[in-house]
Amino acid sequence: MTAALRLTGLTKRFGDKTAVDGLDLTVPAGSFYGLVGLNGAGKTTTLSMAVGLLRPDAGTSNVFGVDVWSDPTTAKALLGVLPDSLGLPERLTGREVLTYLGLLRGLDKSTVEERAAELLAVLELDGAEKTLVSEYSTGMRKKIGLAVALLHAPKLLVLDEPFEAVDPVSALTVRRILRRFTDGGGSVVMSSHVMALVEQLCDHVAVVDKGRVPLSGTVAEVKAGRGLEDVFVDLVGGGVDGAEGLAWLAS
Ligand SMILES: Nc1ncnc2c1ncn2[C@@H]1O[C@H](COP(=O)(O)OP(=O)(O)OP(=O)(O)O)[C@@H](O)[C@H]1O
Repeated sequence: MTAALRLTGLTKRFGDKTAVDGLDLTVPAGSFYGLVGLNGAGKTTTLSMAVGLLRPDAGTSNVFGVDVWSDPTTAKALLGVLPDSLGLPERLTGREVLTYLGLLRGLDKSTVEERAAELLAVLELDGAEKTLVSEYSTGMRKKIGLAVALLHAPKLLVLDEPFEAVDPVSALTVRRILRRFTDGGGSVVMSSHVMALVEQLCDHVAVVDKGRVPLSGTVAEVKAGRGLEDVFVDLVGGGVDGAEGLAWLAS
């Protein structure tokens, strides 16, 4: 079966630092895949290379069998991306952003208008109809970013920390949207630091550590009867005692 996303030998160096180190990952079509890892583990760098935003030093990224770096136009039509730091046209309102990007992606005007109105309503951004994106809160930016990613009805969503800074009510809405997307046959890859969320939402999970994937599989396989957080901390936590030092704090 064709994978929704197949990363092979992905490598990225920044000077002396190897951020991603020959990383392999296969995301089955129709799966909801979680990427977890410590700060600096290489998740954002991996996802950026996977979707064509950052050129790898080595390795390949295939979306439904299409090479992202040799055929970016075909690959990007299949992809919806919520990057880590989203550059948006700041002097436009949310609706204008969706209209602008929808037309750029080749959707016809009435489809863009219809989808934009629906996305803004579902994500509760329609109240901010006249608000410029430059005035959006961090959570609102995440939501408009998600709307941008969904607009052209992609087959694979790649989301970098989609729930970061999103309020609990909006988070529930986003979860419902993502579930509906996978129920309809879509595939999702998302990075997250929230283990409970990954356990609830995802059917597959990969642990990223020092630019590699030491453990991956279905959530049940990776957990092996334990909590995901325990498995994760045992694998990459290194037994750090956060209470050491800082004696001056109690004085
Ligand atoms: N543009 C860059 N220049 C230099 N180093 C970078 C750059 N981008 C990332 N790095 C380094 O690469 C490593 C991986 O970073 P990355 O952002 O991919 O990690 P992450 O797993 O997404 O972390 P977090 O969970 O904190 O978002 C880190 O050591 C980071 O400092």
